[in-house]
Parts: sequence; C-alpha cells; structure tokens
Amino acid sequence: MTDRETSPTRLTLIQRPRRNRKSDWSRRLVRENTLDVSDLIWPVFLTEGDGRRDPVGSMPGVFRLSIDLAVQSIVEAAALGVPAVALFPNTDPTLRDETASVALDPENLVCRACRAIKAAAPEIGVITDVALDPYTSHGHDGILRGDEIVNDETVAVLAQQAVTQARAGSDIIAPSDMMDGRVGAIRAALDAAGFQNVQIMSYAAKYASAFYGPFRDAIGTNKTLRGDKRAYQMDPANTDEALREVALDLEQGADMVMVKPGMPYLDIIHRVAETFHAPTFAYQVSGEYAMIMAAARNGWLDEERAMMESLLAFKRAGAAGVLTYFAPRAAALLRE
Ligand SMILES: NCc1[nH]cc(CCC(=O)O)c1CC(=O)O
Ligand SMILES: [Mg+2]
Repeated sequence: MTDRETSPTRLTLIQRPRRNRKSDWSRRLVRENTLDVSDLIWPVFLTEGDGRRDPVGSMPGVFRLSIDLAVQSIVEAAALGVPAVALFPNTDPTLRDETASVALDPENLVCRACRAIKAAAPEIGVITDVALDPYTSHGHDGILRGDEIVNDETVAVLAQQAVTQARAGSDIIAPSDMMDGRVGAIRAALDAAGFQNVQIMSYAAKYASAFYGPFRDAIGTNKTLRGDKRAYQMDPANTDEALREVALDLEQGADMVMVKPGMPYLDIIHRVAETFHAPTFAYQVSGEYAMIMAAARNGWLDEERAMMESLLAFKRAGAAGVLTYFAPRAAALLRE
C-alpha cells in the first residue's frame, strides 16, 4: 500500500461533487442554465438631432443617440442576433408639459425612431415604453392633480399613447407606469384600432427604487421630478403584492410580464416565474449597470466577467430574458 492510500487525511466519500467540475468539458456537460443572444433586449436612449451621440455621465459606455445613429447601432445589434430593442426618448424640455401632450403626437421622437428602425431592420422587435414621464414637466408617469397622480384619467391617456406607438410600428407595448387597470385598457384600445397582434409586455412588478437614478439622468427627469413615485411604484419590502400585480396584468391580457429592478429582486423574478409560468423578463436597470461599470473602472471588478455573471443569474432565477444596457457587448461576446 502506498502512503497516499493509507493517509489518515484521506476521506472515504461516495459523493465528491468536485468530480463534475474537474474540467471545462465536464462543467459544460452538467451546466443547468445558459445565456444566449436571444435572451437580450437592448434599451436605447434617443435624442433629437443628427449625428448625435451624447454620453450619459452616470452610465459609462451608454449614449443618447439621434435617430440616424440609433438606427445604425440597432442594425448592428440585429446582425448579432439581439431579438429586440426598447426605446426611451429624451424629450426636448420645451416640449414637456403638465399633461404630456407630446406622448400622443405621431411625430414625436419615439414614433419617428420606430418607423426608421422598422424600415432599416425589420427583423428586430421594437418595444416602446408607455408612461408619461419623458413628456411631463413634472417628471411623473401620470397626470398630476394637486399632489396626486390620478389613476383613471392617466389610463385613458396611456391607452391612446399605446395606439399612437402601434401606428408607428411598435411590436410590443411596454407599460411602465404602474397605474391600475392600464393593461386591460391598452389591450382594448389596441384591439379596437386593429392591432390585435401587437404584444404587451407589462412592467407588472415595478418597485419604487433608488436604482433608476442614472436612467432619469439619461432621459432628463432627475432635475424636474417633483417628489417621488412611491404612490404608484411598489414598496421594496413586498413579495406577495408582486404576485397579485402579475396576476392582474395576466388576467387583463399581458403577453409577457417584467420585474424591475433586476439583481436586487431575483427572488421576485423566481417567484413570479414559478407561480405563473408566463414569459417573465427582468430589467437590469441603469443603477445596476452603473454599479458594475463604476467598480470595473476602479479596477475593483473584472468588467466582462461581472457583466456575464450578472446576466446569467437572471436566467438561473427563471427569467426568459433580460433588458440590459450590456446587450450589444454581451451579444458580441456570446458570438465569439
Ligand atoms: N416610466 C419610467 C421608467 N421606465 C424605465 C425606467 C428605469 C429604467 C432604468 O433605470 O434603467 C423608468 C424610471 C422610473 O420609473 O422613474
Ligand atoms: Mg398593476
């Protein structure tokens, strides 16, 4: 007998989980979840003008693009296999008013971008955001009366906004406003206007989160927002409420649901996916992107590894896909 076989430090183990991890081929063989290009939705910020690429200070590597440059980048993303983009406009401040009138203008930034993208890259899905915050002078997602965001009046405007976007060629309407009853109203308005095939991806469980800060820089609502959104977005302390919100949106006709933010809310994504078995998406929001980028720029995190690990985590939690500002970079890496 050799020393090794008789060594007192040698354990008699039937199960040695490390055996499956001993080599790359074996790790790949037993892998439970994978991230694919088809899981990625790219949120794109839009600005007026031509040839404009304005950096968003709090989101290194993210730009507000004029329509011409947005179209170019989206054509590239489509070529990489990214299935869809989500559009967010930085509206000219002089066009913002109390009632968000520009939201219903078929010539607004989002509608023009939608038409241009559909013409240049018909193979990529276009998701448009339904909510009033990029268009209101007070930065809220709905109509403000006194100090209240009035629900039912807002829903009527959102339904018209959805139809305006569908007419511009939007494939998926994504209400992010958190008003009650908006999914049902939007579905009815779309159907009445002949848009039975336009999908709805509802921001069903959207929390009142500090992680939206950089996004509000990007669309120019950080300075104008009066107060906060806690009277319509969810309390970060709640789980059961998220399940009730998702149930309501599915009953009202949502084709897909979303949980937002992403990483701090993986438990919610998991519960929603397990409970409803409906396509469930996660939004890795601006603040999550900013955190990873800030640490990486300080040399404290490996940027690429942190990016890919964070995205895979959404798949493990049960998400069908992820809205992420990393989408083009992650897609390029996955194609290598
Ligand atoms: N309707 C607003 C909206 N749509 C998407 C985001 C946040 C996305 C992000 O932070 O990346 C927000 C911010 C908010 O509710 O204030
Ligand atoms: Mg709701």
